[in-house]
Amino acid sequence: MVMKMNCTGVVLAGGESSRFPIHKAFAHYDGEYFYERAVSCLKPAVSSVYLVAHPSIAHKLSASSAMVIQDLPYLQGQGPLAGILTAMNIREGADWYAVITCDMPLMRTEIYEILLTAALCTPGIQAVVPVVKERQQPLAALYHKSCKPVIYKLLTEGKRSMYGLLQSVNTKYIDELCGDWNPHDFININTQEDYSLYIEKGLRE
Ligand SMILES: Nc1nc2c(ncn2[C@@H]2O[C@H](COP(=O)(O)OP(=O)(O)OP(=O)(O)O)[C@@H](O)[C@H]2O)c(=O)[nH]1
Repeated sequence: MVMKMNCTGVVLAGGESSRFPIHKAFAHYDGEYFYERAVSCLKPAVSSVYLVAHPSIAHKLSASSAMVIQDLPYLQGQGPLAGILTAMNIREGADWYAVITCDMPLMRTEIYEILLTAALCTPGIQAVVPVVKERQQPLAALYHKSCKPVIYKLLTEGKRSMYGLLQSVNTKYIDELCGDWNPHDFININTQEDYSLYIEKGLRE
């Protein structure tokens, strides 16, 4: 286990889940809700965990080891960047924010420990992002507090893409040759079909 940095965990749990029959935060894996798994994944690697969601979802979330917060009113409905900016505003004292999407139920704490070590060893870096099969994973990544004004500017300009943020800050990418992970750690459940394939049938990529 790496030394704990001043890092706050951010579980993004407040999207629309329009491609899934129920809200994805409340899908199950191994007897737990997806959002509970996300909290458990981050908790050992960070100082505190915030569950961030639209108010319509936030009041249904409850976790003993995380604080539930609502997307700030002026950010509601603007996607993952809005959730991250909300956490950065409410928990201002952190140097780093470890972000996890609630729809990657196989994600592991060790991956965040690798990302935190990379952040510690790379002065001046603003984001640390894993790459899996040549695909960047901005929703399982670290963001430095200096990203806050950049996210604010992007959202003010109507730019909601996570990839836009990666291009706008000093981002370190880590691929599977350097990080100890497999594609199945990053399995992302968006549809009932994904859930049937990867969760019910237990298929690995
Ligand atoms: N707090 C917060 N989280 C969000 C918001 N939009 C998306 N998320 C979360 O960000 C992660 C990625 O979301 P997506 O899968 O791209 O979008 P989604 O709305 O959950 O699902 P779709 O409607 O099917 O695209 C998920 O964990 C969402 O819960 C938002 O506006 N606020």
